[in-house]
This record gives sequence, C-alpha cells and structure tokens, in this order.
Amino acid sequence: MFDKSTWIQLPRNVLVGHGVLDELADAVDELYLTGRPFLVTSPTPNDIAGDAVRAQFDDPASVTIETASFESVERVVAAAEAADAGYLVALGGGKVIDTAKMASDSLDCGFVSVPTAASHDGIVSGRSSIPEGDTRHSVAADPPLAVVADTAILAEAPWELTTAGCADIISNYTAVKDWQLAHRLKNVEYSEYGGALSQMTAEMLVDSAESIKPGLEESAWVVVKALVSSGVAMSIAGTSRPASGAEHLFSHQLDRLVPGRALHGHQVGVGAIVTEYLHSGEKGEWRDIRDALGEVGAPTTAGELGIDDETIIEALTTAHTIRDRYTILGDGLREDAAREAAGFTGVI
Ligand SMILES: NC(=O)C1=CN([C@@H]2O[C@H](COP(=O)(O)OP(=O)(O)OC[C@H]3O[C@@H](n4cnc5c(N)ncnc54)[C@H](O)[C@@H]3O)[C@@H](O)[C@H]2O)C=CC1
Ligand SMILES: O=C(CO)COP(=O)(O)O
Ligand SMILES: [Zn+2]
Repeated sequence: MFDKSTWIQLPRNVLVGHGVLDELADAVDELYLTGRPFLVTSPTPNDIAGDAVRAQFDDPASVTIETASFESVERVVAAAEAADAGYLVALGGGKVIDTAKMASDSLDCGFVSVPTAASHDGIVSGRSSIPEGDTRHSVAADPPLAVVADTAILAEAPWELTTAGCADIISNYTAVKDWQLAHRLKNVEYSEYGGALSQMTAEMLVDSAESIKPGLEESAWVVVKALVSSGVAMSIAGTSRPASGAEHLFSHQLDRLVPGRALHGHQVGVGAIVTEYLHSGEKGEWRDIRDALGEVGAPTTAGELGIDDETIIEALTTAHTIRDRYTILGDGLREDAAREAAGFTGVI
C-alpha cells in the first residue's frame, strides 16, 4: 500500500529587488495578518532600516537581540507577549531571523523575514539553527509567510556578508554529497527534488560568479535569489540536509571553539574544500570548490578566516560529535588524516 505523505511549507510572498522594503506593509496586508506588528532586530540592522520598517505600521513594538540562543528566543517570546504582538517581523542577519523564526513558532503566530544581508540561506528556510552547549540544534519551525529582500540594502552591506552568502551556497555541493552518502550507508531519507534544487542552485551561482562583484546591486540580486532557492530546497526536503553536511558540522564546531571569529558562510566554504577532498580525493573536485570561493572573494584558507591551524584540526577531528548527522566524517576523522586533508588542500 502507498503510505507516503509530505507537507511542504513555503512563503506566500517573496519580494526581491530595489526598494522593496517600501512594500513591506503591502506584503503583510496581503497575508491577512492581524494584531500588533512586533519587530525583532539587532543593533546594526535596526540603525539601517528599523525606522523605515516601523514607519509603515501603526503602533509597532520592537525588541533588539544580540545572539541566536534559546535565551534570546525566550526574551523575544516574553517581550512579544507583553506587547500583545499579532505577528513578528525579523529584520537583520541569520541570527535574528533564526531567533524570530523559533519565537514565532513558540508564539504560534506568523512572521515575515526582512534580511539586511545576503549572508546565509536561512532567509526562507523552515529551520532555525541554534547552538546550545556542546551541540547545535536544527530546529523545525514554520518558514516566513513573506520575505522582503531589498537589494539596495543588501548591496550596501559589507561585502564580506555577501561573499559569506555565496560560500553558504557553494557548500551545497558537499552537503548534497554527504546526504547521498548517508542515504546509501544509513538509509537516511533522501529527497531527489530537494537534492537536485540545492545542487542546481550552487551550479547557477558558480556559473554567475564572475558577475558577483562588490558595489553592484545586481550581485546582491544574484546571491539573494540563490539563498531563497536553497531555503526552498530545505523546505522541500523538510531538513537542512540539502544545505548542511560535514562542512557545516565543522563550522558549528568552530563557533564553539572560536566564537565570532569568522562568518558562518566563510567557515562552511573552507570546510567544503576539505570535505570535498575527503569525498573525491586528491584529483577530485575540491579545486573547483576552492576556485569558486576564490572567484567570489570568499576565504579559502585558515589564515583568511583568521583561525590558527591547530583549531582547524581540532574542529575537523571533533565535528562529528556536534550532532547526530552522518557525513563523510563518519565516526570521526583521525588527526593525521585531518592534517593530510587540510594540508594537501592548502587550507592550513
Ligand atoms: N536556519 C537556517 O536554515 C540557516 C541558519 N543560518 C544561521 O545564520 C547565522 C549566520 O548568519 P549571518 O547573517 O552570517 O550572521 P549574523 O546574523 O551574526 O550577522 C552578521 C553580522 O552582520 C551584521 N549585519 C547584518 N546586516 C547588515 C548590514 N546591512 N550592514 C552592516 N552589518 C549588517 C549583523 O548585525 C551581524 O553583526 C548562523 O547562526 C547560522 O547558523 C545559516 C544558514 C541557514
Ligand atoms: O546553515 C544552514 C544551511 O546553510 C543550516 O544548517 P544547520 O542545520 O547545520 O544549522
Ligand atoms: Zn549554512
């Protein structure tokens, strides 16, 4: 008997382009959301666009957070309840969006995603990535009801945020390989559509790499469209697997070892060089990943991340412990193998 079923949740309105922030209130109106809008943001995004958002609504309330954590989620939930919020508007980078996404799930209300940086593919996804102690949770949460990505704002953001977004997409190559491996070895459920969309998104971004240049709003457009597409792949799959494999485990471990040292996207990009080497060997496609990262101006070495070689080795050898997700790291990379892989690829 056929007994499969799936529930794919996607945003209803996705607005991408120059000046679309001014259409935020219209996009919200279209969703029939009611009650008081509650803005979740962090200091810099609030300075950049907080007033422009508040000006579009009657009687908005807001809270400012600094980190993505369960404490931040609780703070947002408490502040939103106290303000009698009807729905949330997340304005900022990945940490703000992840926090608001989880808080809206907890509050059982809708939320709208307003990214101020094209730095990560959680803009649209139905997951929140939240660290806790020695582990990292990929928490299922409803995706945003609408996304309003203003390329004028994204293009003004520091360039490294955009190169981080590119690297988060380029890492889809290795994430999909890890997912397929886990499917073959551990019978982990694999979505052909989710995998193909994630891979195609990375291919399209790499094909456009030479047009991704600082100071061009067109670049923000190309990158944010890829980030949306990658988030949709996660929603189709119902897991972050299409966009998060061993290179993400490595990055999450770096976040524990040297918090705040480098951007998420930059860390996963460097991780992908090493994990691609582990997948396909000396003559494999790790050079393609390294060259694609280099072409968009993302880091390709530990030095460019500002992280010392020994920390890279520690992250590589312990990354498998961070979460129960089978990848090319298996039950752990031996230290000599980690040195060989990171050394051969020029990461250290
Ligand atoms: N839920 C999901 O599916 C995904 C979640 N993530 C998570 O997202 C986070 C990474 O996101 P990021 O945006 O890289 O980090 P982030 O949220 O820490 O932002 C990086 C910095 O950029 C600043 N910023 C944002 N917009 C700016 C602007 N226009 N001008 C100047 N500064 C600006 C922020 O204030 C922050 O200081 C990680 O925690 C990662 O795990 C990443 C990918 C997918
Ligand atoms: O960063 C992500 C995808 O790019 C989300 O992945 P995680 O599930 O590893 O948090
Ligand atoms: Zn990521």
